[in-house]
Amino acid sequence: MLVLDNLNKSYGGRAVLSNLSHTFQGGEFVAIMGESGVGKSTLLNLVAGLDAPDSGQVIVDGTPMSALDDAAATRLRRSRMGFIFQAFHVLPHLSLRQNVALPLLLNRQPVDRADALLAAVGLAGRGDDFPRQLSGGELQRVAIARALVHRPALLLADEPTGNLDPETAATILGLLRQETRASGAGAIMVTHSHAAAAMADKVLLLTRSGLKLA
Ligand SMILES: Nc1ncnc2c1ncn2[C@@H]1O[C@H](COP(=O)(O)OP(=O)(O)OP(=O)(O)O)[C@@H](O)[C@H]1O
Repeated sequence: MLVLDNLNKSYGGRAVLSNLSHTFQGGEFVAIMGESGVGKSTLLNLVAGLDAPDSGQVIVDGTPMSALDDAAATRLRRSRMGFIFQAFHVLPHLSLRQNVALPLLLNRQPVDRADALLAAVGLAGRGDDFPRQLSGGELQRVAIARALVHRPALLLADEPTGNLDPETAATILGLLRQETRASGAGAIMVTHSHAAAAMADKVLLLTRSGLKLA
């Protein structure tokens, strides 16, 4: 379970998120929509720990992230979360297989699931390729395979299908649903796509006054 408790975040004196509170149940696949600039990515960044709130708490399974030191927070994110963020590029000097296996290595798990995940995102047999040999949409699919490979309890996705054609997007969204259901994982997906949002258990709209059911 993930609790956002009275989060506030400003940039340069301009409030982006104000007194934002919400509880996400474990295993829930939630889409967050809202107009451009309203703070959807900011919200995801706070949950991911890429940015810190000015005040308020992000509480993961009862533990306030601010109560953890950097090493403990990193361990928790690494083991419990999967990330599909546009800014999270795959690492150029690692093969696709090594990129996808990274969360397994970091969590000291067997790396043999990496090839299965590459196959699941339509990149079977490409494990020895390097990121420079891939298109933007293929790179996005590597990022998706990497986000799912260690069966995270919570998947955080920022426009996960933004670079994909509608058919591939539908396949990838199906995979996200299937993987999260199979492992009982929750997901928070920021998207402008109504087709993507339609796959979610619940669609929330972020506005200046907070998160509410769409
Ligand atoms: N690191 C930052 N420094 C300064 N301003 C920022 C930073 N990150 C976000 N902002 C500002 O915060 C506001 C919210 O940005 P955010 O990216 O969260 O919006 P969004 O709802 O995800 O938008 P979009 O749908 O266009 O991606 C924007 O006005 C943006 O300029």
